[in-house]
Amino acid sequence: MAPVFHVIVNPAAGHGQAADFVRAKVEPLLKHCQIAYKIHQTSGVKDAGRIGQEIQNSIPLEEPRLVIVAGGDGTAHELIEGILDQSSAGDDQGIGTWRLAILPCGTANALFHSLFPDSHRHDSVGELGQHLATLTNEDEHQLSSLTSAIESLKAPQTNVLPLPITLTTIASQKRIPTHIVLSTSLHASILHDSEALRETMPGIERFKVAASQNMSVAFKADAVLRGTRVRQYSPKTKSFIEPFTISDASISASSSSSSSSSSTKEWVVPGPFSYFLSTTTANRLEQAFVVAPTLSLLPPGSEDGGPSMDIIIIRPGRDPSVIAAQDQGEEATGKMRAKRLGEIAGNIYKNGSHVNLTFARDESGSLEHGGEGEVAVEVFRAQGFDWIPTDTSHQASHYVCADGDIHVIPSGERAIVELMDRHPAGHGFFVWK
Ligand SMILES: Nc1ncnc2c1ncn2[C@@H]1O[C@H](COP(=O)(O)OP(=O)(O)OP(=O)(O)O)[C@@H](O)[C@H]1O
Repeated sequence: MAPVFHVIVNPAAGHGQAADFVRAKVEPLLKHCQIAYKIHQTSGVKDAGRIGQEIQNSIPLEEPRLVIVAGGDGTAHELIEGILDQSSAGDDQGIGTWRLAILPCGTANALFHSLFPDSHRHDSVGELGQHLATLTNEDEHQLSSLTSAIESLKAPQTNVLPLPITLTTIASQKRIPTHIVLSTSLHASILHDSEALRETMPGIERFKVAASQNMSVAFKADAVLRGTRVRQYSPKTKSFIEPFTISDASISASSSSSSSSSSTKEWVVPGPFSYFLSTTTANRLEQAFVVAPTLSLLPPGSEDGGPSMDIIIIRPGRDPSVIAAQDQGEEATGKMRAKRLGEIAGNIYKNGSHVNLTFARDESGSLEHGGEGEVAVEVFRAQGFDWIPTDTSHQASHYVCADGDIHVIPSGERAIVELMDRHPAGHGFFVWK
């Protein structure tokens, strides 16, 4: 049977342009290439999940599900969540193979911009090539994932990348799936506080206000990284090597979490933290904010012992300038934490150069690129972690941001973060690149 593309359109994503884009750009392309499709329009929160379940039930498990997501990261998130919810509620035969073409019809479009950071003309031939030649560069760029999808119809295994799903468990509740970002500390607090500001500040300036409220905060928690081969990025070698900012004494061979096996090791990362963010696929959270450049520069491979996540950490207690400010009291220390984060964030916007920042060894304490001093930003590659708040009175240390949604860890509990198994083999989510 000829494949059918299911187009999920979120009319509320971004500036509300998804339906127009599909009508004007996607449908003509699919028609030109004589590809069958079905449009599904979302009607509100979590509706993409319901549509995913409907698609799931309409196709035999052994056939791939081909989906075009015309929305933002939230639409893809809800789709994935709906499919996994249904699968965990039923008899566990697996979820089948989901191949997603991503159209950047949302606001941040982190996944799309991570897959297609630059626009370039495709060298497609035939029907597809003829059609693309009539489009502007911008339209062609936005259709990049779909173009790959159409090309792969002739050679089904080409152009698809696995989309690893992170699963987070908080206090034995239902596991929360994410495909873009799982964070705590500054990133989670910005998302939390900006939501509270939405009514009074509908524009994106609320994110700036929320950031300035949280840049000086020290988030009180410990983290435990897990994996068969946890490694750390070194600006010196420009590669991942044995962790060097966490001491050997913190390695133990056992684990408290459900995903552990005898070969899984744990590495304790004592807090406090300014920044803590993990991601499996998105090297950037918006077009210019390249927070995890290692994902694209050093793509995870077989040496990582299976699927992995990159974890970006800033711990103010390691920063000589913050330590020096402690003599002047908490207010001065907070100001210095904020100043440093601002400097580091500026480098995130410079093509992700923050991962190469080091502390100068001299009195100045300034930040250098690839100097001899300690790294300012710690970047780990692991298979999971626990986030354990250590101060029950500090609410913000209990926030977890799961693809933009905020969850709060109850007092005395932790968040356990792991990667979903692709089981049975071949099942899972993939994106066309
Ligand atoms: N018909 C609808 N009316 C109102 N909201 C909707 C409708 N359909 C879906 N939604 C909601 O729209 C929200 C925003 O979608 P999405 O996250 O894809 O766009 P975005 O926030 O603009 O982009 P990004 O996540 O890339 O920044 C989703 O959380 C979803 O629950």
